[in-house]
Amino acid sequence: MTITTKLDTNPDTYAGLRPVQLREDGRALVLLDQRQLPRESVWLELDALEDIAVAIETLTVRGAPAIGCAAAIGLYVVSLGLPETQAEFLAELEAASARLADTRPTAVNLFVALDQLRAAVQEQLRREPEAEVAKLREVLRATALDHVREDLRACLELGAHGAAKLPAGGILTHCNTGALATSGHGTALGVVRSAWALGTKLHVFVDETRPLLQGSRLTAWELVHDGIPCSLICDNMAGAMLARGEIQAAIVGADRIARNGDAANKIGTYTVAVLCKHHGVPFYVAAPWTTIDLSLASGAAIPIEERSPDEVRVHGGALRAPATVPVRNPAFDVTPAELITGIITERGVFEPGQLARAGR
Ligand SMILES: CSC[C@H]1O[C@H](OP(=O)(O)O)[C@H](O)[C@@H]1O
Repeated sequence: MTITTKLDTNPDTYAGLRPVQLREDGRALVLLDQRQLPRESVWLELDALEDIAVAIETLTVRGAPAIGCAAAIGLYVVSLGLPETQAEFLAELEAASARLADTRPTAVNLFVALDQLRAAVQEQLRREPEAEVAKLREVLRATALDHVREDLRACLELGAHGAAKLPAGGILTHCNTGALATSGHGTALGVVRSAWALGTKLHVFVDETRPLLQGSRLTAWELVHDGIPCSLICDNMAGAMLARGEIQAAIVGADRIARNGDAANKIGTYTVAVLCKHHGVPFYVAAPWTTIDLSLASGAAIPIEERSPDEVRVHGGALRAPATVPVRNPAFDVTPAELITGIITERGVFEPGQLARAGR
């Protein structure tokens, strides 16, 4: 195994999986359909607004940064089919942006991406009020591709920062925070990848992550593909693994982090954090700065997506509960800052309470 002394953080030399792409002819959003993994790799090419919106809503593409990247490229692709007169183009562009914003409420990266595209068009119009629609489309394309490149750079950089923090031994993960959840490399799983590349002797304990199994379907798929040692566990086994002393740290992603360091992430993350606190094991959150929402004072203000009851009742296509049993299905929970050892970003590793100062 090659021992890497320095990690390559250049997004232009990244050779790993990129689940969200602009097709070579620039006219379609290309997505790896994550609903089909790990059974098969199916790539979709989408150019219609409703298809792109539904792909986000159905977790065909998922993961906070990946959702932002898909919305950015998707909005540019949709703009190609909008009217050629500036007023109509802008009106329909805003309507398309609103539709994408209405897909999933928790991952702030979605709104960061859409705001970046809107701001870029408005800046172009400020400089050139009569700008042709073709010019506005070019601004959208450049901004979308820059958003994707910047996300990949952030993941590679935070991977390097986090690798220095991750101990050898058992590392507990929850949900999927790998290349599939981002523009490549990953956030929490990107830290694992970077630490492994530096020679850290680690073994990942992969929470399967009910109800949609992003851990068993996606994280295990990524780790097996990369040859990184791992063991898949049911979510209800994490406590026992910690009690046995088999876990030396936990690392998770985030969908939105508030100014005080409270972090929203996949449902079950709060449980992992409480278990880590009880067992005196460090609990890290890894996320690009685009996931940090300094406009929110605390996690209490983070919108939590409630998803379909059948995601809980039905498993593997078969009903696993009475069809009429009432269900709660919040897709995320909030881990309070006091349970978080450090927040790993491309700007470095912060204590939760340091974010507000760092963000100025
Ligand atoms: C790298 S952030 C990934 C983040 O998104 C996941 O949610 P979902 O699969 O519903 O999009 C989960 O919260 C992960 O931590």
